[in-house]
Amino acid sequence: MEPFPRNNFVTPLLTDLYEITMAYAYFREGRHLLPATFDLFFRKNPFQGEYTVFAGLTEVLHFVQEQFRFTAEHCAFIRQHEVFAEAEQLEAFLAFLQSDECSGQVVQLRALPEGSVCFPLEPLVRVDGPLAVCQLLETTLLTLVNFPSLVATNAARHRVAVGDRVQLVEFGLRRAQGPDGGMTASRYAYLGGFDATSNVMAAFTYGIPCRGTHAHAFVQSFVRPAQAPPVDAGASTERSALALLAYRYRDEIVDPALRQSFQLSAKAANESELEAFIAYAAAFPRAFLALVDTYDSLGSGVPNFLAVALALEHQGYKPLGIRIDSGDLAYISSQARRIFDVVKPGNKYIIFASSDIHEDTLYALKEQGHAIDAFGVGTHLVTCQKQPALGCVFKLVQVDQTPCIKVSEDPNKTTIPGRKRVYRLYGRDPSVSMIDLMMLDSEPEPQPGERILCCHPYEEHKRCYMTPSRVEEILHLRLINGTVMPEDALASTASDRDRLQLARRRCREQVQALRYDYKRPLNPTPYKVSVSAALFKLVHQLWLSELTIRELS
Ligand SMILES: Nc1ncnc2c1ncn2[C@@H]1O[C@H](COP(=O)(O)OP(=O)(O)OP(=O)(O)O)[C@@H](O)[C@H]1O
Ligand SMILES: O=P(O)(O)OC[C@H]1O[C@H](OP(=O)(O)OP(=O)(O)O)[C@H](O)[C@@H]1O
Ligand SMILES: O=C(O)c1cccnc1
Ligand SMILES: [Mg+2]
Repeated sequence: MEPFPRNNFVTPLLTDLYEITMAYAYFREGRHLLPATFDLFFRKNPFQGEYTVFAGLTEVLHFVQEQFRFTAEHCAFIRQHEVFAEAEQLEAFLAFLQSDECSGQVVQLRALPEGSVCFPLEPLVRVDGPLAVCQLLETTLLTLVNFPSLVATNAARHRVAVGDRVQLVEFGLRRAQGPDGGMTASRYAYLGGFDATSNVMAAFTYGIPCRGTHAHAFVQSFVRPAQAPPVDAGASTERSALALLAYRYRDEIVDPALRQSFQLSAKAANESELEAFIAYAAAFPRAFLALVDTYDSLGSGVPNFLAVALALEHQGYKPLGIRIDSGDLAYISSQARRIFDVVKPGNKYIIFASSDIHEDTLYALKEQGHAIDAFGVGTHLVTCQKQPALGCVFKLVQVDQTPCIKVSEDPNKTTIPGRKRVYRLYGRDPSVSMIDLMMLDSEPEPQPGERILCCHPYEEHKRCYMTPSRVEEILHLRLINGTVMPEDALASTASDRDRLQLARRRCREQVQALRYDYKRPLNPTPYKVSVSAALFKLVHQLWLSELTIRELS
């Protein structure tokens, strides 16, 4: 299987200028090769939630291993920049940029498995390597993780809202932030729990199932209805037989009993819409799904659909169902289902709904009771309208063997220093995680059955003892000496598509296993992210030592 085609912009120049100027200044000071550690993490879960789905790792590993190579052309561009006009060591610096010393060969990368559920403050990726090289990775790694994780989280939240049985199809390409936003959104919406996409290029590229219905234009285009076929006309082709049957069924469906119970009127059923449905059914007799809201969903679209569906069934096909794209989706879907059940008991027609769907409407519809089997979700999913950015940052936590800290007025913005490992601790039920614990690299790892003190990173009074039934180290070594380490669960020959499938499965399993109170839409419980006693001591020691005491007079 071919690897995914990559976006050509993802090069070492896909960064902010300041990374390169800092790298030069490190170089000039002879500090560029100092051993350093950076953590990539976020401070607050998106969408007012209490969990996030980590995504983008496949692209991060690929970038660092394969694409992080400054070329002579890149360097010629850097050389021209006015900021370097008086840089006397520029040529030596550019030679460094193009050498093996500045490549994926010299960094180690640890990361959570892609598709994992993750929480604020804990490193999702930890990069160890020469100071200047790690620094140069900052912006690219952030752009490769932030949007994918945001979209995957958004998709997972939509999945939580509808449960497992309802189908979710991503419809967002036309509203996405450009072609790259559209492709990225389709890929990571699938990772986060969508079943399919309407984006054909994403389906082609990533192997995502591709689905679709039809648009209003198709119905509108039949504005001048063809003459209804004369009832006694011989059915010379399957197409005209279908039309004949559809007209006959249309007249039967709108019988007095049905008219009375659903207030259907033969006149309200738009004939050009019927023609459109016949045409679409003739083109796709095995995949007939009609958009019913062009004129009047219940008065026209549904009876016309049924007329064509019954005609198709008469010919031995199984029609799929309808799509509703406006109006009260709970009411219309429920009424449509009742009409289906009266007209064709035992039918398996599905009801698809779309139109500005988002997480909140999914909960509202669930509460009202609806009869929708599948949702098409576009704008809100792919643009993440509820929160358009995830705030992952990339912070220096250790340099030259010395842990370091960034202090902030806001304690939550103070970084957690040092080279760390991250453990997920499971409670009495070994499938339910209770707490994530960061510890210094040098500390012995927590053991199942042994009590360990878990401290809130900043607030001294918030601590607890935990005796885990199971301990899982969640930050795994994934890149060393330029070699990507395969995930335990995958063979080294696994393709990009296998990786996407595995991440999708992992996301589903982990989100499902998360306690519901962490996932509920309103005021969810915060998941505990803690530090060991030794790490707590280090945070506070550095915090105090780096802050000078103000003199007031
Ligand atoms: N029963 C419902 N409960 C809550 N929200 C609903 C319900 N039915 C539909 N919605 C949502 O209400 C909004 C209705 O949108 P709006 O009034 O703009 O137009 P519409 O019904 O789609 O019609 P049109 O697109 O023709 O203007 C959509 O976001 C839709 O998802
Ligand atoms: O509403 P979204 O979640 O973004 O889903 C995609 C929308 O795109 C299509 O509409 P179209 O582009 O024809 O525009 P419309 O909103 O006017 O129906 C489709 O019928 C959905 O309504
Ligand atoms: O297939 C559909 O119905 C579809 C695809 C994209 C956007 N809106 C609808
Ligand atoms: Mg719409």
